[in-house]
Order: sequence, then C-alpha cells, then structure tokens
Amino acid sequence: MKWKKFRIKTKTEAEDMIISSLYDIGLEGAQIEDHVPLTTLEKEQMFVDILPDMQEDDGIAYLSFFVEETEDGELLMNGEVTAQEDILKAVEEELDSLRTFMDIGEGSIEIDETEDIDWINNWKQYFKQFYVDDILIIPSWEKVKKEDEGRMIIHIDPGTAFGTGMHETTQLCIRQLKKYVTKDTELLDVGTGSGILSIAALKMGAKHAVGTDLDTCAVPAVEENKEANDIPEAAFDMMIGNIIDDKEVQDTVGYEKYDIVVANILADVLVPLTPVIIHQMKKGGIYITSGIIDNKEETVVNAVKAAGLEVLEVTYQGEWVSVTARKN
Ligand SMILES: C[S@@+](CC[C@H](N)C(=O)[O-])C[C@H]1O[C@@H](n2cnc3c(N)ncnc32)[C@H](O)[C@@H]1O
Repeated sequence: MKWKKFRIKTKTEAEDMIISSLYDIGLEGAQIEDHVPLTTLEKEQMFVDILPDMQEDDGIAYLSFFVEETEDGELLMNGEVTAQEDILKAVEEELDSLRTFMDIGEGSIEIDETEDIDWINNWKQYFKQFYVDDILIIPSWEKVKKEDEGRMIIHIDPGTAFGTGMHETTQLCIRQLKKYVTKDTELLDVGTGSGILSIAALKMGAKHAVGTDLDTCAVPAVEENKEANDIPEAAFDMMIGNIIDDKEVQDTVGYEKYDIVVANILADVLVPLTPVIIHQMKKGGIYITSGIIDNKEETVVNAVKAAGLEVLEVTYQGEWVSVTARKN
C-alpha cells in the first residue's frame, strides 16, 4: 500500500495538540520526527499508542502524517478521493485554530516522498498476547493456550482504532476498573477506541457500558470486539461525538447516571472534559482517568479537584499516570 508523507514543522509543546487535531480530521498515525531517538518498538507502536512526550530539545519539532495513495496516484482521506490542496487546506485550518490559543511555531507543511508500506497493518506483528495481572489480553487472530482457559480473557483487534491494551495507560485503567466495578456498575467509557476498557469492565461483571469516541473507526472496532468477546448487543452502546461540547451527545449519554466514568485520553482533553463529565456521574460515582504523562499529573489533579471531585488515588506505570476520584 502506498502512502504520501507530509511533514509539519512545529514546536515540541504543540505536538500533542496537532496530533490530536489531525486525528480529528481523519489523519491518524502522525509521527514525531527529529527528536530524541525512539526504539523500533516505540516507532512501530506509534500507530496504536499515545505518543510519549519527549525530552525538551531546541523546541523545534517535525510531525509526519500519512495519506493513502491509490495506484492512480489519487489521495484518500477518510476513505474518499481528496485533492492534495484540500488535504493541505484542512490541515492548515486545524493549525490556524490551534494558533488562536497556543504557539505552534512555524506550522509549515511540506510534502515528502511516497512510501510503500502497509502502514495500517504494520503494527500487528508487535501485538502479541500478554497479561495485565491475571487477565489475558490476546489479539483476536491468536489462539488461547490450554493453560489460560478459565481465566479472564479479552480478545482484541483494535482495527484502526486505539486500544490493544499494550499501552501503560490502558493497563492502569484496567487495574482501577478491577477495584471499583460491581455487578450494578453503569459505565461510561469516554474515548472508547477499540472498546477494550468497556469490555474489560463487562467481563468483570459490570451491568452496562456506554462508549463515546470522536473517531468513527471506533464503531466497527467496538462491534468486532463485542462479538469476539461474546458481549451481548444491548450491554455495550457506542456513540460517536464530542461529549465535551456537544449537548446532544451529553443528553443522549444521560445525566447523573454513571457509577464509573473511565477516560483514557491525553491530559489536554481531560482538563476540559472533567467539569462536563461530573454531570453524567451519579453521586458517589468514580472517575478513572489516564493518558496522563508524568509531567501533567498536577494539571489533571488540579482539574479534578477544581471540578469538586475528591482524589482517591494516583497510580503510576512507567512514565504514565492514572488519577482516580469520587463525586461526593
Ligand atoms: C488513548 S485512546 C484510548 C482508547 C482505549 N480506551 C484504551 O484505553 O486503550 C484515546 C481515545 O480517545 C478518543 N478521544 C479523544 N478526544 C476525545 C473526546 N473529546 N471525546 C471522545 N473521545 C475522544 C480518541 O479518538 C481515542 O480513541
């Protein structure tokens, strides 16, 4: 498969926001370049994992994003043939709206070479079965070994959505869910991706889950993973939209309804999400967040406290943080 590569010249501190904005318009898998060297594994996991914050350097950063190219040299964006100038215009519009509230540096876009790689499926060779404590997480194309039969097993194919379970932040959330899920749990999973956290909670005994995501790729991924895990159709509902500022999504998700809200999203999203999501939670409800790189711990803890929640626990894995709080 061929991919046209584009490079954006920006600043280190704007990387996460640009990646997230590119994601919003369907340009997934953006990569940070010219940075502290990454391991091959880290590079390959970029497609499915959160980009780790890198050490500070000269402040200049380069981001690459890829657009699929057909045999006839046409570009496909969100599955539709799109002129190169329209892709550039869409990206420039995103960069302009970021410019209104942050310094993104030069923000110039250059068109690079076409690469012939199976970018979409490349990561699969690095996704192998593994355990989160006693839970087995296994790609849906791998077989369960005899000795694992009987334990909790989560079958996952994230497709082009996020969430193999390999990322530290997902594992932090799974461990917190294990502490708080009961048979009566009504769960809201903001940024559900592959649906892994809802599926884990349902397997732990939760009554019902609602997942939301901005990324439409989450819909087929959730459907497939529900089926692979024998989750009854009605036990896990999914909706696309931004709960932060879309009243219709908030109304559909419902108010004062959830025993647990889990959100494994970058700190920059958790900050505006938190004061909104408290209205979806029942009194006594638990808020489990992750996606927080260690230097953003205080930012999220402060946002959680400012929203009136009581911080119960902060847990860590590698350079990632999870904050768990309660609505009293
Ligand atoms: C780090 S992934 C987490 C996926 C999965 N829950 C997991 O733990 O592995 C974050 C997800 O949040 C979604 N996302 C980002 N901002 C969002 C928002 N405002 N509302 C809903 N989903 C959002 C992204 O599309 C992505 O699927």
